Amino acid sequence: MITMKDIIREGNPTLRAVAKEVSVPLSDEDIKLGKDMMEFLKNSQDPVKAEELKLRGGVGLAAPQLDISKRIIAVHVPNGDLENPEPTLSAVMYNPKILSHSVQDACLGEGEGCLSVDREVPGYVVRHNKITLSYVDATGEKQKIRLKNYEAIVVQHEIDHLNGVMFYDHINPENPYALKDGVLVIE
Ligand SMILES: CC(C)(C)[C@H](NC(=O)Nc1cc(F)cc(F)c1)C(=O)N(CC(=O)NO)CC1CCCC1
Ligand SMILES: [Zn+2]
Repeated sequence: MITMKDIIREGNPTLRAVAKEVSVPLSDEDIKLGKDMMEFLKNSQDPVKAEELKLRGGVGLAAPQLDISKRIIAVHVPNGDLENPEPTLSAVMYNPKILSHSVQDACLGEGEGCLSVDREVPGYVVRHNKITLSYVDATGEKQKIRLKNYEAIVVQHEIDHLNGVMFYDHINPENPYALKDGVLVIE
């Protein structure tokens, strides 16, 4: 079972490497890894398990954060409405690829953090508001989906990890809260 000790932190060169595509059909090893990554996210969002295992509440995780330089991500985005247990997006994605994106950009009003970054880095992280994404799912099927707003941001954050990009690489060093006209701020 994955816990925080398995997550590498900034300074580990694997976070700056470009991860390798996984072969399809998926190996049992890659299928198990995807399951373990999803289990970590679910555990991290379970108040009892998160407390027991001392987990930071996570919405996404990329294999390089486990020191495994493979193009695998897991995302588990809870529904904003806590009454509704259905997550808005829950998937393990193999070889995810952004096929196209909106002209419209967006950022989280709160900025971003990272499970591999043990410090606050303030500032807007400007990303695409909408993306069209292809990936291979845990059953080996090719999927093509469209995402927008928070779900699109989470997936872009995770795909960045596959390319050795950290969220703060996108922050304007001169003015971390500078925004070009028309960027959607997502609260
Ligand atoms: C770094 C951390 C603050 C833990 C961040 N969580 C988060 O932003 N909020 C959150 C946590 C929950 F459990 C449930 C929920 F709906 C919201 C996160 O998981 N990530 C994932 C990560 O580090 N992946 O590598 C960072 C987010 C910043 C923007 C997108 C992902
Ligand atoms: Zn991260």
